[in-house]
Amino acid sequence: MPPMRDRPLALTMGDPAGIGLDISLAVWMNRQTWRTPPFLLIGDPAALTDRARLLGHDVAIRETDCEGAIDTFEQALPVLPLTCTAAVTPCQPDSANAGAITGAIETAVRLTMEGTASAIVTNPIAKSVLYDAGFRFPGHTEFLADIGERLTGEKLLPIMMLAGPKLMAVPVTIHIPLKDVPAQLTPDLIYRTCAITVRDLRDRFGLASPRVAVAGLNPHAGENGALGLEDDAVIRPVIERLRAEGVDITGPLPADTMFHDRARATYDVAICMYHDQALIPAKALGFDDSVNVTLGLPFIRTSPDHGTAFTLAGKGIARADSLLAALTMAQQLGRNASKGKS
Ligand SMILES: NC(=O)c1ccc[n+]([C@@H]2O[C@H](COP(=O)([O-])OP(=O)(O)OC[C@H]3O[C@@H](n4cnc5c(N)ncnc54)[C@H](O)[C@@H]3O)[C@@H](O)[C@H]2O)c1
Ligand SMILES: N[C@H](C(=O)O)[C@H](O)COP(=O)(O)O
Repeated sequence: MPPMRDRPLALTMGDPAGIGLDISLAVWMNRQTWRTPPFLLIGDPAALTDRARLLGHDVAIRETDCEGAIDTFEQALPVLPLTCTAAVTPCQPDSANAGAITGAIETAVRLTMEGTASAIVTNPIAKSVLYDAGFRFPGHTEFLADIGERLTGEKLLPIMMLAGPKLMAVPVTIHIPLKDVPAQLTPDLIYRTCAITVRDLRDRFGLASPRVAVAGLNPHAGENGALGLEDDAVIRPVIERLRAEGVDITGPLPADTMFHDRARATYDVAICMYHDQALIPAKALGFDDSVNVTLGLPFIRTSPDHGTAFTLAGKGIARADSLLAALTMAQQLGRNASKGKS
């Protein structure tokens, strides 16, 4: 197995009708000024070549495997080839390409688990396009955990964290309808989410004793039960248990007042009860530079925080900052992991 510094990041193509190909080209073309970590793109080389041509980019694209990616990266954009079933047209997603899209993700996990790639970075997928083809996972987060479980035999709880320079936020429940949130917020789920987050912030991000702030579910964290019972009955006992176990943790806090500048200075990570409670502040405070990172997996996975932005594909106006941040974070987490092992 090559040392971590000699392994490329495995970058999946995402939905090829979206901006994933545009921003992958951008981070490679600007590799010297942006200090882009070396990656191997797992995707359709014909679609990538077409997108480069459409955007007017003169880009060398070279098919290779993981072992050849690092040496290739300075001269050409390295691609581990797979073929899309249907023709790729920007802004016109096609469920017929679902197999290629998910196949790229499976390959990235395999390469990372076998130690030829250092970490996985995923370009955005459109969930509804995959659902139409029978994809049964809410998103990458749960799909990656399923692949990890199949490869390791271990039961995994994947945790979504949006991480930017101004805020790190974790939703306890992820892609479920809002009406289902209260029933899914069990003490066990909240406890395990907090515990895995603390463990990974310590072991992967190098925070010796992460300060955790937990949001309530209801307005004003329930207002002593007048505006909802979950805050005191479900969330507070978990916080007390974690505090008794030595975790630096506060809450349940009213969510409306925990994201302003002075409040954020008091904690390292916000644990939120549902998707938008975490992702609205995360994207409002750092849409261009936040990263979606999955905790609780036996490998490192990051992603830009944005989606497929279909209407921007092939137009040359999609920003690549968040993908660059995702690649840079994945490289850093890989280095931290290899230091931990030495
Ligand atoms: N990591 C992922 O795979 C991921 C993340 C979020 C959303 N999605 C999927 O993406 C699809 C579209 O979702 P959405 O419209 O809610 O979110 P989106 O992030 O694709 O777009 C939201 C808005 O931000 C703009 N935008 C997004 N990325 C941009 C970039 N790099 N540069 C400039 N502008 C950008 C878009 O044009 C749009 O106005 C959905 O199917 C969703 O499931 C996937
Ligand atoms: N919830 C994420 C977001 O809105 O940024 C996004 O849908 C990505 O989810 P996966 O990483 O699970 O695909």
